[in-house]
Amino acid sequence: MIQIQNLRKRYGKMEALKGLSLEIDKGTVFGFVGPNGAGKSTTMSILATLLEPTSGRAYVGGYEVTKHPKEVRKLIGYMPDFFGVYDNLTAEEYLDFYGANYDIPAAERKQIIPQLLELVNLTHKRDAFVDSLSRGMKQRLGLARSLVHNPEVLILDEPASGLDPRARIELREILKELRDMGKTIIISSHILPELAEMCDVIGIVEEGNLVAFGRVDEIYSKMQEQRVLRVRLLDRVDEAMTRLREMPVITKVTREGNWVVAGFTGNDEEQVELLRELAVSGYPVAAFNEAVGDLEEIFLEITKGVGS
Ligand SMILES: Nc1ncnc2c1ncn2[C@@H]1O[C@H](COP(=O)(O)OP(=O)(O)OP(=O)(O)O)[C@@H](O)[C@H]1O
Repeated sequence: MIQIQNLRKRYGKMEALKGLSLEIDKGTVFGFVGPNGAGKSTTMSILATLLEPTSGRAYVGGYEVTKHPKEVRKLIGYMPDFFGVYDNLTAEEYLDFYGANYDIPAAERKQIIPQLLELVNLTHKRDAFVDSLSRGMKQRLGLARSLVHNPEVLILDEPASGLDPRARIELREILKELRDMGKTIIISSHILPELAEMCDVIGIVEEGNLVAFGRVDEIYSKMQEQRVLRVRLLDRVDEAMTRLREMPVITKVTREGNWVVAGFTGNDEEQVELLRELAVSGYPVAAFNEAVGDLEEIFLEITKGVGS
């Protein structure tokens, strides 16, 4: 549904995108994650036809964004990270205004708008002024706005930022419904766990480069690859370190007092085998445990030193 090929964007001397490439299949919820300034908004604005890339190409539904912006705009609904609201309008009038902007006939708008308000749980706020809505409600209204022309693709720039946990859960539920409707969704955040729970596929961007890409479960198994084992020995610590270094499932081995800390690439069975081996060889193992990094740690690990 979306192809990005070697996309570059310069702002003066500053290169915000340095040859970004990725593909997103139809019906996927894609999480675009990276620290502030990584280039997420720049990429999304290019996809939304609001910004021209310096070089490279981006396609939405087969249409190149700079050559066929009109077709692309029909296909996408875009919610920027900051969007102006028309405070003297009610929620219903606000959506009606945007519907009219898309040349949707009044009779059709009358039908669609209640459905959209229902979808984003704002039916009860239909006649409320936009400025009286909470941040989470405004965010949901913005989401409804991006849906007025029933686009196939949704591009949501940091939709969960500033939302409390309850509002985030509501947003997640709405995204699930949209996914069930077959929409392709791109959603950005600088908080990885927040995206992991909403997305099928994640791309991590850092300083204009894609540094990781894959299904959430693949990212989790990458996390498994980065297991760290900690073994406390009563003595023969150096010998045990030498023995561990010989094992193919062990990467780096370091010592912290009587603890040996070892990078481990094996699975659970291999971990059992490793412990058995140490015990059978007579090493006095007093404690054995595993430190598994959470997604946030992996994110920091993956993006560490990139671009520097
Ligand atoms: N209009 C602009 N003029 C100059 N530099 C810009 C402009 N827009 C963005 N940048 C710079 O480009 C880089 C990428 O910005 P971008 O907004 O795409 O990042 P982001 O990943 O979306 O970050 P954030 O989460 O803070 O929105 C940043 O260094 C930013 O300062």
